[in-house]
Amino acid sequence: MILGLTGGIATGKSTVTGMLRERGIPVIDADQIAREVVEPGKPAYEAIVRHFGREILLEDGQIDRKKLGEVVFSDETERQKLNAIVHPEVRRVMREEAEAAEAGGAEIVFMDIPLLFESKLQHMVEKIAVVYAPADMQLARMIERDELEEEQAHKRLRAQFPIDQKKSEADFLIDNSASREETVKQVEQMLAVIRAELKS
Ligand SMILES: CC(C)(COP(=O)(O)OP(=O)(O)OC[C@H]1O[C@@H](n2cnc3c(N)ncnc32)[C@H](O)[C@@H]1O)[C@@H](O)C(=O)NCCC(=O)NCCS
Ligand SMILES: Nc1ncnc2c1ncn2[C@@H]1O[C@H](COP(=O)(O)OP(=O)(O)OP(=O)(O)O)[C@@H](O)[C@H]1O
Repeated sequence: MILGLTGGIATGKSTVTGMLRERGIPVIDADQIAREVVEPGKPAYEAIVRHFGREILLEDGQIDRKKLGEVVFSDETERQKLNAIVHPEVRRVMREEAEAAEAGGAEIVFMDIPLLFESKLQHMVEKIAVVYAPADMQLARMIERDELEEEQAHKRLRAQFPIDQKKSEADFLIDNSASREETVKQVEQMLAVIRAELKS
């Protein structure tokens, strides 16, 4: 079974995928793939430099993610442009990795896709788990983890669908607003339900 794991920015998707991996469940990470496909020399890298210019590069030629983030989270058109360059590559690699995991005998595979609903990728997965936390907690966690100003964090939050909309379309809900222990319990319950469904 291929499941999508999504949620809002900084709600705790990576925290949950860490728990899944600790339990032997393979997780395909769209954010990670999105980093790999824009490495220097890759087609998406060339397209980004052509569109955004060399001013979004670091001295060593890598993309300056902070700078590119500033541009795309302040301008919807530019963000759509970046998405149009990066997302097709990400989808291609995610499909390849899911096939490889299934060929390797995995019965449960998770795809961590932050923009699953925004990019209408529901068709890529059989069930969807949504990790959520209140918006003020998302902002606080983002500001702390990414050393952002409050306004920058708000912009990133506004670039995504509201969490309530995502929650309403979930097969599994994981509330990550309390301790990690509380979240682990919910992850284990979800896995028990999935395993029972696979047996039936
Ligand atoms: C804009 C970039 C350079 C900022 O890099 P940075 O290292 O600061 O952030 P990171 O990649 O770790 O993303 C953090 C989170 O931001 C959110 N986010 C990222 N890109 C987008 C986007 N285009 N639209 C809305 N939210 C986004 C996601 O929740 C993601 O988990 C980078 O996010 C990027 O290349 N985005 C385009 C690709 C993309 O959509 N990735 C996310 C899912 S595939
Ligand atoms: N239950 C929790 N209690 C306290 N802090 C937490 C909890 N879960 C996650 N965090 C912290 O909140 C931050 C965001 O969590 P995480 O990186 O897992 O979110 P994410 O949804 O993967 O983020 P992004 O959308 O940016 O990829 C991290 O710094 C993490 O350590």
